[in-house]
Amino acid sequence: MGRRAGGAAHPRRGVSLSVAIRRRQGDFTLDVAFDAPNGVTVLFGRSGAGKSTVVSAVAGLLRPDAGRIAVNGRRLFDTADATDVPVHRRRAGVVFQEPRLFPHLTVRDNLLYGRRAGRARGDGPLGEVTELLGIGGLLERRTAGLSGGEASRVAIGRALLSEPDFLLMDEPLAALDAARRAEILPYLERLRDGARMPILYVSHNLAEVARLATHLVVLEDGRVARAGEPETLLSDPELVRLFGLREAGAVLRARVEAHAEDGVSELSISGGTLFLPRIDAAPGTPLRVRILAQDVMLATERPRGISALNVLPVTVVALRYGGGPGVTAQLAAGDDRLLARVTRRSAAALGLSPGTRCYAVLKSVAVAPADIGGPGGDAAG
Ligand SMILES: Nc1ncnc2c1ncn2[C@@H]1O[C@H](COP(=O)(O)OP(=O)(O)OP(=O)(O)O)[C@@H](O)[C@H]1O
Repeated sequence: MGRRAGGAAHPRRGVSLSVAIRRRQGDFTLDVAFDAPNGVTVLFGRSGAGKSTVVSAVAGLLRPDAGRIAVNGRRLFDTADATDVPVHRRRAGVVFQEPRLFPHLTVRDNLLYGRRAGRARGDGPLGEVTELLGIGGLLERRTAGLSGGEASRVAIGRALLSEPDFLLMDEPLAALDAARRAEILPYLERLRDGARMPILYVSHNLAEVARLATHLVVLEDGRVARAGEPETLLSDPELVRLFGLREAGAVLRARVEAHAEDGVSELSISGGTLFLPRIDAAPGTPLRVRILAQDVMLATERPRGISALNVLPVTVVALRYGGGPGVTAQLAAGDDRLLARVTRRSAAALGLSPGTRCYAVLKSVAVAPADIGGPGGDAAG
């Protein structure tokens, strides 16, 4: 495998999927350019923004009018010289919203089907993949009786066993309820942290973005509105209109410090300490924590006699006024950014403006367990 040997000489960071394509379909024009580095690049956008069109083009299922798609320098599509590698030679592992398993085959045979369709030899990868996804106990089961979460994990396993150069995941959790999604997210975090390949992951669920993304591309009307680090984009008040007022929230990097006997866990963040309901992770564990803008209150003086456990000194960085009664405040808490959603009336009463020093108040129980996950990126592992 000379191709692999050549690739191994490059640092892991150099691995990426690069997409620059244009396509018209009816009234809609897709015109996007972005890179998906090693890790999980979430393609986020409202319904109709063009997410599935991008994935289909990268998979080779539909043809752009113009542009270039390459993975690790290997061109899959290029109108400059009419390169158009057929679907089965693109070495893409594709996972759709519905698992699309063969109902008459066992889990093992479904997984091996992926392997036979790919290039892998030997049994090694099967053990690794079933271990990664926690499906070792399901191997002899027929797929018809699997739960939605189990079937999704088998579909991901099948894609991985084809030993792809990259993964395309088009809303793989969208058909699952919140409990099943919560069950599968830790496996996706393990996949993100263990897989040495670009993963392009379509989602319009911000909780998933906050948990999984190492890179974020926000699509709007067929164009890239913004691309960059999820922490930066999720805490950008200008993007709240695309994220939705109720869903908007920042992601903080935190570290578990201690667990108190009364069930409260103590986490350090760059701007102080967070107290959250007990988190099942040992002291020292790095985590990312999503804090919704609507759960953060602001006070110009340190409140006393208040039940909320979290009172963080912050500085207002920016205020974003929309057309309605609300304002989104971007706050600096140490090196981290927080968002707070308050009314115009409160912002005026408190005299908020960029540079105002104040206190962000957060109820401990406002942070849902699903909004706390592994760190991803350089802190992973
Ligand atoms: N074959 C087609 N002919 C004309 N228009 C199309 C065709 N396929 C898709 N479109 C349009 O292209 C746009 C982008 O569709 P796409 O499915 O990529 O969006 P999406 O972001 O994946 O949306 P969703 O989240 O709803 O799946 C939509 O306006 C859609 O109606």
